[in-house]
Amino acid sequence: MIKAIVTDIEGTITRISFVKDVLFPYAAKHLEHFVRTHQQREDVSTQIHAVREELNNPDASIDEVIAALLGWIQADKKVTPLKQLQGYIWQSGYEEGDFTGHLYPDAHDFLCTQKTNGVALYVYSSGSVKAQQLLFAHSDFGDIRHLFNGYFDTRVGAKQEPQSYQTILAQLPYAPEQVLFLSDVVAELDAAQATGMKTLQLWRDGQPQSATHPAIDSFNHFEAHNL
Ligand SMILES: CSCCC(=O)C(=O)COP(=O)(O)O
Ligand SMILES: [Mg+2]
Repeated sequence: MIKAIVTDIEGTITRISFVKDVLFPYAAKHLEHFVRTHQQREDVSTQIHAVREELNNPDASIDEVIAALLGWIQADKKVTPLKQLQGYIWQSGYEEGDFTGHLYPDAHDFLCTQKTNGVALYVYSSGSVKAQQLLFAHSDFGDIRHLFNGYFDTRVGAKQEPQSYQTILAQLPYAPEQVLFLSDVVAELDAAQATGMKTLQLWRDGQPQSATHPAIDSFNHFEAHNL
């Protein structure tokens, strides 16, 4: 019996191209100005400090910090200070109406149905908790933050590490087998499965497929008894 669902965002409930072709380019375009303008802000300076730690260079100049961040966006590195800064930058894009948070309609229907059925909903994404909440506050379906019971990001660890899912489970009032993890990425599903969580892979938009986890191409085909 599934009592809680932990869902990935990109490639699972949100189209990959929204993240790669809208959010990442927006962050790349605005990052330098944002970091230079706000580098004294406490939350921003904390992340700049964390970038210097990642670089093993406490003396890295602000130019070097910006270059590293832009390189990480280009390479889609899930480095925590980059993901935190992206959340700050995307805020103005959402608030100024430059874009809304993409959600597949079947994902929206599914989340609403599960919520109505009493299943607790959580999010685990490489995007920061702030970025997750922005996407859901400004989604294609309006503000849907009320659907979710909690949010996790890379501060609990990388998504391909079983320990990250142990950390999440330790914060939930459910046994591992009562929790279903949703993702498009097999390595993430493997890590969740190693903790005893149930898994379901989403095959979206012709993404590469493998049959190592139960899989569906739309939540319209979700059947809990097949898990
Ligand atoms: C919160 S939307 C931005 C998603 C993001 O930044 C990202 O890197 C995608 O990660 P996910 O773990 O959702 O695949
Ligand atoms: Mg994903």
